[in-house]
Order: sequence, then structure tokens, then C-alpha cells
Amino acid sequence: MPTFVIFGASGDLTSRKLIPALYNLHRRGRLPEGTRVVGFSRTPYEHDAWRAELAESTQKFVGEKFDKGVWGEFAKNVYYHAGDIGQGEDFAGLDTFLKELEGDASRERVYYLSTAPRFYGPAVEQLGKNGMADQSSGARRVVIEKPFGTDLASANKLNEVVHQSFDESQVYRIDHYLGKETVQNLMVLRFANAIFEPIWNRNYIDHVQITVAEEVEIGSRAGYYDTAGIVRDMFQNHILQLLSITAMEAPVKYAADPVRDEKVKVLQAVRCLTPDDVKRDTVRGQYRGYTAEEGVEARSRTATFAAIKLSIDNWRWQGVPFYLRSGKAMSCRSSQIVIQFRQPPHMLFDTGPRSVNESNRLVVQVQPAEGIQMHFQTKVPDAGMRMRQTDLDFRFGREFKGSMPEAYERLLLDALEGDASLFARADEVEAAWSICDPILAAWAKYDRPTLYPYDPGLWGPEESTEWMQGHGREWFDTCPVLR
Ligand SMILES: NC(=O)C1=CN([C@@H]2O[C@H](COP(=O)(O)OP(=O)(O)OC[C@H]3O[C@@H](n4cnc5c(N)ncnc54)[C@H](OP(=O)(O)O)[C@@H]3O)[C@@H](O)[C@H]2O)C=CC1
Ligand SMILES: O=C1O[C@H](COP(=O)(O)O)[C@@H](O)[C@H](O)[C@H]1O
Repeated sequence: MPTFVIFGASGDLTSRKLIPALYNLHRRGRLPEGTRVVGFSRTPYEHDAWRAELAESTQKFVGEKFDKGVWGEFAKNVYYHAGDIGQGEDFAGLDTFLKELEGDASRERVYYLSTAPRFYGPAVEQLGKNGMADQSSGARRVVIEKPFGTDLASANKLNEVVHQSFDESQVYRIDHYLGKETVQNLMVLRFANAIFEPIWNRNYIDHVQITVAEEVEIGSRAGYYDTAGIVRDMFQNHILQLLSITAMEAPVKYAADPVRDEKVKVLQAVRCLTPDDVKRDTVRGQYRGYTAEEGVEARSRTATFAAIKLSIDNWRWQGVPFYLRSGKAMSCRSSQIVIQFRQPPHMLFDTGPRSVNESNRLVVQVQPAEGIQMHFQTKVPDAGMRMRQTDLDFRFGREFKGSMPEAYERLLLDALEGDASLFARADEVEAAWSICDPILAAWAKYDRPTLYPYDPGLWGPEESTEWMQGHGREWFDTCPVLR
């Protein structure tokens, strides 16, 4: 019977993602029997008051999956303990409360840090000081939310603080993209099929595009976003995770360390950009209207869009550019990985103006139209040897309509079960910062390349399209059709 302790219990993430995920796991019979959930933050709730507030928010966020009876069963194991992370004695009080709850039963605990990042260090320190990381009476794991540091130096320092209280095997740095079914499926696609691996390299692939486009603007998160910007918010974590899974070698087995070893090797092989590379190989954008958002500096130079070309210096990927881009306020919500294959060495057929001559493309649709498409040439019937582009289209939604689990469901369950395969390791996070730091430093120091404005509802600034054309390539700008 594990206990799931949430620091930051009264916050947005808890009500919007964590509790709905735990409720859904319980509803689907996946939550370990008798799992207790304990909330910790300063707001002085009684247990029932917190349960009532969570019932309302969970109903809102899970919609028709909310069942009063099932909720009632789940809520019986939900508790609240008020306290302040800044007060050491509040941890001792929490520990006493947890021990009373646990009694003689198993004392496995997962501590989930869903607080502002400045509290990650103090919270792990206090857990250590109060003996709450000690595993003699059951496993102790700590899940740490993003952002993990704001640059390499701060991530390094935070890792040191964490390791003073917890062994690395107890630490789960969450990146919710790894909980997405399609991201995990990318590993299955690559390593459970024999047909892709032989062509997954520089001999057959021209380039790779990874796009994470969001239609939404920054909403109410200006305070955080204006200091973070797109590289810290999306590239350092989610996009580099997508890159490393796309580019990694096959791990010796599917287990936390072999998988993470291979991902780290890819990140370490990414060529660091010099200031000149940054000017040439990155595009920065800011959507029009950003500086008028409440809480944003009127003269803010924060990028809300970036396109970045990276190279991976290893045998598999030498000479294959990886074009990465992400932005707020773009045309549509679309996260996809495009593997663009080379042209056949010699074309036999009609390549005239009425014939479409595109090279093969494998598109992994991460969201929202989760699936995979293979684009290839076929003949236009009764038109000589004219060609057209067609596709094989696999959609998860056709078979699993409405039953695809939320990313947090998978990740919370893995943390409860002690499987860290889908969590970032210390060296992985640091390797990702080593890639981002030179870009951020060059942008800040030289204010180059230009921060281009773009209208909301486009694919970022038009300079991004021109930049890609300058590289002899085109972005695959397609909004997914949901069907
Ligand atoms: N919200 C989201 O969608 C996402 C959030 N994250 C990350 O998750 C974390 C939490 O985000 P979010 O829920 O949005 O943040 P909120 O600001 O909504 O919540 C912060 C929580 O921390 C508690 N808190 C603040 N100070 C203390 C203290 N001294 N002692 C104990 N508790 C304290 C607050 O409660 P009280 O005031 O009652 O103490 C509140 O419960 C952040 O690190 C964020 O980067 C990551 C991805 C997405
Ligand atoms: O971590 C974050 O991710 C979201 C995008 O997540 P998604 O699952 O909706 O694709 C992003 O909006 C947010 O800015 C960022 O902090």
C-alpha cells in the first residue's frame, strides 16, 4: 500500500493533472490497492474540504469519466496535511502523520514535488534531514517536476542537493512527453519492427523534422514564461527527449538504465553551437501581442517561437540535419516527427509539372491525431507514368477511441511501481542543458538572430520558412485531420 505525497497540493497541476490521473488509474483498476494520497501545502484545509474541492476539479477535468461512486471510493484514501516547505518542523509533523496513516502496513512512499522550482532544493533537503528518504521501512522515491534548473550550472547544483538526500535510483525527473503513448510507440516502431532499423540512418534519411506547435498563447503563465521562453520551456526537455528517442541506438534491454544510457549518448553527440552557428542555424520569433499580455515586460525579448538546426556527430547521423521547432500561437496544435527519406538515386518516371515527385516521408503524429503515416509515390491511374503522393495512415484513435490514457497516468503509475524508464536521469538533464546553454547565451549576448514578430495563427515567422528553404528543405506544415 504505497502513499503518494503531493507537495503543492492546493496548486494548479495537482487539480488539473495529478489527481485526475490518480482517479483515472483507480477507476481503471490500475492504482495499487489501497494507495493513499496525501496533500501538503500551506492552505489550511480539513481533509473533507480538500476532498470536496478535488471532487469538483476532477469532475471538470475528466468530464464524463467522472463517477460519483468511484470517486467516493478513491477519496476515502485522500488526506491533507497543512505545512510550509520552509519550516523544518512541518516535515517532522508530516512524517508523524504519514506513519500514523501507514501503521504497520507497507511504507512505500512517492513524494511528488509540484511546487515552484525554488522549493525543489529545500524540500529534498528537509526530506533528507527528517529521515524521510531512508528506505529501511519501504521504498522512498521523489518525483521532481520541470523545469529542472534554468541552465547547466543550476541543474548541476540541484542534482548535487538532491543527491545529498536521495540516491539517483530514487529520483524521478518527470517529462510528461515521455508519458505520451505515441512517444513510447516510437521506441516500439523502431525496435519491435525489422523493416525500419536498416534504413534509419544517414544512408537513407535526408533529414529529420521535429515540430511541437501550440495554438495557445501563454495564458496566465506570464510570470514564469517571460523569464523562461521557448527554449527552456519546450526544447530543453520535451523536444530533446523526442530527438533522443528518434536518434538513439537500440538499448540492450528495455529497462531504465539501458534506455537512458542510449538517450544520453545521443545528447552527448549533439554538436554544440558556436555563436556563429547560433546566428546561422537558429530562428527566433515572438508572436504579435505577446508584450501586451498581462505580466510580460513591455520590451520583452523573450522568444515564443524557435527553429533550431542540430547535428549529431556519430556514425548513424553524420550529415543528417535535425530541424527542431516549437512555438506558441501557431496555426494549430500539432506535435510530429517527420523522417524525410532521400530521393531514389535515379528517377525513371514522369517528373513533369503535373507529376508530384516527393521523397518518402514517415510522419509520427505525437498529438493530437496520434498515429503514423507513411507517404510514398504511386501511379496516377490511366495517366501514363505520372506519379502522386499517397499514404498509409495508422491512427490509434480508430481502435482506442476515448481510451488513450493521459501521459500523467502512465508516469504516476511507473513512479508508484518503481520503473524509472520514462523519467530523465541526472546526466540526461545536464546533457540537454549543455545543448541549450550556448544558444541562450548567444541570443542574450548578441541579440542575434533577429527576434522576428509573427502573427498568431501562422507557422511562426515567415523567416522560418525562408530559413528552411535556404537549407534546401521545406517544413511539413500540415495541421492534422482528426478523424
Ligand atoms: N501547471 C502546469 O500545467 C504545469 C506545472 N508544472 C510545474 O509544476 C509545478 C507546480 O506548478 P503549478 O501547480 O502550476 O503551481 P501553483 O502555483 O499553482 O501551485 C504551487 C503550489 O505550491 C504550494 N506552495 C507555495 N509555497 C509553499 C510553501 N512555502 N510550502 C508549501 N507549499 C507551498 C502552493 O500552495 P499554498 O499557497 O497553499 O502553500 C501551491 O499548492 C511547477 O514547478 C511547474 O513548473 C510543469 C508542467 C505543467
Ligand atoms: O511543459 C509544457 O508543456 C505544455 C505542452 O504540453 P502538451 O502536452 O499540451 O503538448 C506547454 O503548453 C507548456 O508551456 C510547457 O510548460
